[in-house]
Amino acid sequence: MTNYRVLVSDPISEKGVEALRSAEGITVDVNTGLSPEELIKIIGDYHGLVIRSQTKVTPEVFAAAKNLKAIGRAGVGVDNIDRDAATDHGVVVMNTPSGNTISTAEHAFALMLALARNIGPAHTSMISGKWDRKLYEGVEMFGKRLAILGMGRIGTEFAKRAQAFGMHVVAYDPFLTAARAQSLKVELAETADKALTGADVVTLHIPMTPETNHIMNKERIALMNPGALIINCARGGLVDEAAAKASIDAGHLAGIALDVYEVEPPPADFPLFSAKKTVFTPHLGASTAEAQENVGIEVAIQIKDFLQSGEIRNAVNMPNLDAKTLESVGPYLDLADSLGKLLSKIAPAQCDSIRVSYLGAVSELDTELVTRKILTGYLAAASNEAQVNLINAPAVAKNLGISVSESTVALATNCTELIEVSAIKGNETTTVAGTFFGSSARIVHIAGHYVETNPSGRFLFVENDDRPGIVGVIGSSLGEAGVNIANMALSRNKEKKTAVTVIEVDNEPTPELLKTLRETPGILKVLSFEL
Ligand SMILES: NC(=O)c1ccc[n+]([C@@H]2O[C@H](COP(=O)([O-])OP(=O)(O)OC[C@H]3O[C@@H](n4cnc5c(N)ncnc54)[C@H](O)[C@@H]3O)[C@@H](O)[C@H]2O)c1
Ligand SMILES: O=C(O)[C@H](O)COP(=O)(O)O
Repeated sequence: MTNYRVLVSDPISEKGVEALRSAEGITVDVNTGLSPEELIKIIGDYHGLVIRSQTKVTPEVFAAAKNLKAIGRAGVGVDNIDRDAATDHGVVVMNTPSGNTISTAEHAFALMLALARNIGPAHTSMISGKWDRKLYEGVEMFGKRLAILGMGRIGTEFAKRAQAFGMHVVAYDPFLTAARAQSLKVELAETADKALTGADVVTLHIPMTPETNHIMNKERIALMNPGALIINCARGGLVDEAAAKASIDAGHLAGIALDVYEVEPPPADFPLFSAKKTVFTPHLGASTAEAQENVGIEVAIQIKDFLQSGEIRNAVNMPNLDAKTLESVGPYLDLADSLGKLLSKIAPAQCDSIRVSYLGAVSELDTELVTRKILTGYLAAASNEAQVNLINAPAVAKNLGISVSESTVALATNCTELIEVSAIKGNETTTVAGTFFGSSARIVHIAGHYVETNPSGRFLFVENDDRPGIVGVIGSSLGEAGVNIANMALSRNKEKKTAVTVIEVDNEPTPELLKTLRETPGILKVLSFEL
């Protein structure tokens, strides 16, 4: 069994590390607090990387990560990983989306209550010997209008808790349907602006993307009621910190509670440190024993399963390929790989586009995965990419200027299902197709000829004039060269007056044999390849 090396570069639970350590064929190094330079220096030795939010996986890290296959994020946010670079390098990125939901919702809720009731400053004041009841008068949350931006896992849990406190919840999320809002008993806002207008509190539960950067800007803060509170337990850049400080100073916003910051840790002179009403925690949303055990074990199992069996769960840069899907699509992936490779051998180089058609039963599968595998097979031979795989195949095709299209048809003629793949260059189209006879995968169509052959093995493909005697010459040439024929399929194209012979051979034809065949009168094309 291959020995895979996994680097754990941020602190995860001991149980998570143990789950990796006890996995067969996996060696684990825990090395936290590495500088970017130190990470770049050692990452080339590893096949797997397990991180939380501290490790930044930049394009420079990927460039040095020659053996890296998978990154596991023990947590939700993947904004510390350059996802495009991961995809280009064929590295799957998986997170553990639900293990820290409750802890983070509870932390955000704790921030809201602490801010509303001045828990932090009252505590500091008391332990300095004061008893100041007037200064720390707070506000009730009961009956207040709460805007939730982002009604995913954490936003939804926050909403349930807020409802228990008698708050009026208004939610904005581009994917929140009216039916779901109704079942959650929240008011659905059509835009973030509408959710914020007249809100007393806003809590943010959205990912950090170029679109959500500074979603809480000066204008949106101004839409909230005077005396409003902002809670951010999602990502730092979501709130324009300078605008929030200015609004507090101007007496519009009452206060802000933050667990996350545009720069982490924030500098000592962080402007909001001097604002009147604040609560700060150092990115503690997911820092509970329960959440860390959940995400630590989950990420370890995901990385182990991927390295050991190719299972992909919770991937953020490709479709999932869990054990059940793997079982159902596995045989199709093998056939797809062979079709892709075959096409690369017989089609002209540098095609403009690849067209894949799924007919019959196969059209009901997750065809995106099958198409990715066809591309993997095709590109591995047709491009100079060192490592084309399921993760980066569409990106490699795009970089090469190859457009890929996919179509599905519920019924196939003459068979129960068919995968047909064409490479198109200018006005020349080369097609191959495969199917299943029972559980046996077969290639049934090669470049205009019906043939029936195995999808894997070593092959000689011979195209010749359709006239008597040629097959005999081919057979005796192979015999004389000591090449044993395992299987042979013949097909003629009456229109073109040509025939093809696909011969599965036991051993590799020598260059001399190929030369003899190519020089045989009537033989038009000879290809030797392995699928
Ligand atoms: N502070 C912490 O320690 C901590 C812990 C866990 C998660 N988080 C962060 O919390 C955030 C939410 O996590 P989650 O598990 O709920 O994720 P999620 O994917 O379940 O939910 C995110 C929701 O945001 C919505 N969304 C995206 N763009 C939006 C926009 N412009 N406006 C409104 N909604 C938008 C999405 O549709 C989705 O429903 C993530 O950024 C995550 O990194 C922080
Ligand atoms: O996105 C997340 O899951 C949280 O921000 C948690 O980050 P952490 O793993 O660094 O605590």
